[in-house]
Amino acid sequence: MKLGAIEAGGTKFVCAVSDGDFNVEDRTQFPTTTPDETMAQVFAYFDQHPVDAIGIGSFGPVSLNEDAADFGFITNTPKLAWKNYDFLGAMKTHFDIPFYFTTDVNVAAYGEYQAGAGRGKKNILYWTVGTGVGASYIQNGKFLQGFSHPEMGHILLRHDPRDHDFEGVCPYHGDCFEGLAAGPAIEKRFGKKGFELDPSDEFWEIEANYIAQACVNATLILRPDVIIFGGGVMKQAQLFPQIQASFVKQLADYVDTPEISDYIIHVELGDDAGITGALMLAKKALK
Ligand SMILES: Nc1ncnc2c1ncn2[C@@H]1O[C@H](COP(=O)(O)OP(=O)(O)OP(=O)(O)O)[C@@H](O)[C@H]1O
Ligand SMILES: [Zn+2]
Repeated sequence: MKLGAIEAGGTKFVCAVSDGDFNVEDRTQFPTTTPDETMAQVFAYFDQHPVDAIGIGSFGPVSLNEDAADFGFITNTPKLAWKNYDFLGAMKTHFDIPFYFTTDVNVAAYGEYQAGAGRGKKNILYWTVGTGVGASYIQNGKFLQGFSHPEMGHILLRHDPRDHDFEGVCPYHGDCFEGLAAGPAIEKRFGKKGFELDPSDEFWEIEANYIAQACVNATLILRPDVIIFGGGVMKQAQLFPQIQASFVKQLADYVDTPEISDYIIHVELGDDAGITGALMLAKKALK
């Protein structure tokens, strides 16, 4: 059995092939340009490396409502060439095999759930804080989804008093979670990237406050077994104790959670999570 994976990001596509036990046998990546150009490379890759099923994690928003005419489309993306692009349809036209189609965040979360920091847990909340903020909730092996996938990266938070004047950078909401805390928001405040700030800078306390608020809200709504964070900004290891302390203070013992050091944690698979998860979902699509 051969399994295929596509991690379709806003800046690059990664394609990979594994055996039935998810041992990656080949992998390639190329920049995300126009749909025609990029998909031609995807088709060529899987023509050369035939597989029995493909798991796809796409940048979004994507339509995941199986009853809707636009199921499998990239919908309202700021990447205009991809707006309303029928990603799954294009794949189905070219390959007569089963597909599992979901968000890029969901495939990474699934990788962490099965083989990374969420191993052994039933219900995980996964956040990525990078260029944007993405989230995925997996409950008993299934992605939480209603009309479509959740967009918890855009929840509304209270301003930290020390950050009162910052209006945020989300093109839709200004000062939502992503607008306040993702990489570009840090860059807007300081005129330099997050990794150029000193780890002891007071700003990280502010960042931790926002991330902790998101964890409080999510804890109250979802009561996960664990909250897992990945993405470029979360490479700042000092954030974890700061988030944990802020979370404990803000939740104020209102509800029980697992031990805090086991509750708000860093990803384990990192950059491999997406491909791992997509391969596992490809196998699921075969059944
Ligand atoms: N060590 C670091 N500390 C702080 N910020 C960082 C660090 N490394 C990367 N970043 C910031 O994270 C962002 C990139 O995030 P990431 O590496 O997760 O890539 P991405 O795939 O573009 O993000 P997304 O998943 O949102 O599409 C940039 O804004 C960058 O400045
Ligand atoms: Zn927003």
